[in-house]
Amino acid sequence: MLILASASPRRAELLTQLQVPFKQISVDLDESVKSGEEPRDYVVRLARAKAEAGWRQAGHVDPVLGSDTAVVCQNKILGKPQDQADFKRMFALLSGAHHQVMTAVALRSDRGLQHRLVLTDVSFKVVSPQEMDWYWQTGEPADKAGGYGIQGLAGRFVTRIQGSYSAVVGLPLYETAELLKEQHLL
Ligand SMILES: Cc1cn([C@H]2C[C@H](O)[C@@H](COP(=O)(O)OP(=O)(O)OP(=O)(O)O)O2)c(=O)[nH]c1=O
Repeated sequence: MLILASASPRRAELLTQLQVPFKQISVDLDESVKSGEEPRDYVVRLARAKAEAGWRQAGHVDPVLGSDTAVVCQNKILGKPQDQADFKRMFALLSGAHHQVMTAVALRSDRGLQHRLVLTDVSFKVVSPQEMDWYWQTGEPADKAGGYGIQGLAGRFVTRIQGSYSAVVGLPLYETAELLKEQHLL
C-alpha cells in the first residue's frame, strides 16, 4: 500500500482526493537550510529526503510519498513561526505584497526517486496589526509555513493566487497524480 511520509493532516486529506488507498507514517528529519541554498533547492531536497526516509523506515517495499512546502518572500524562506513576534515579522513581509509558495512532492519506490516542484504566486491584502493579533490568537498560524493557512481563516487575506491551490495547502494534486501514474500506482 502507498505510504504518505508526513505528519500533516492536511496532506493526508488532500491525498484522499486522489482515491488511492494509503497509510501515513511520520519521519524525523533535520529541516535546517544549508548556507547559500536556494529556496527551490531546499524544498526539493526535503521532499526527496522525506520520501527516502519513509522508504527506508518502512522496509524498502511500499512506495512512499514525501512533500515539503516553503513560503518565500524576497528570496527568504519563512518557516513556521517560533512565537507571536516572529509571526508578526513574517506578516509584515506578506501584508500588501506578493510572495511565492514552493511545494515539492517526491515519490520513492523500487523504480527510483522522482519529484515535481510547483511554484504558486500568492497576493495578500494589507493586514492591520489588529488583524495580525487576532489571527495569531486563533492558533491557526503556529504549525504552518509562512504562518498562515489559505484553506482556513487566512483565506480572507488572499486577494489573488496564480498556480496550484492544493500545492499551497501542502500537496500538489495534479503533479502527485502524474508521479503516481508514471509508476503505475494510479
Ligand atoms: C502556506 C500554507 C502552508 N500550510 C501548511 C502545509 C504544511 O503542512 C505546512 C508546511 O510545513 P512542512 O514542513 O512542509 O510540513 P509539515 O511539517 O506540516 O508536515 P510533514 O513534514 O510531516 O509532511 O504548512 C497550510 O496548511 N496552508 C497554507 O496556506
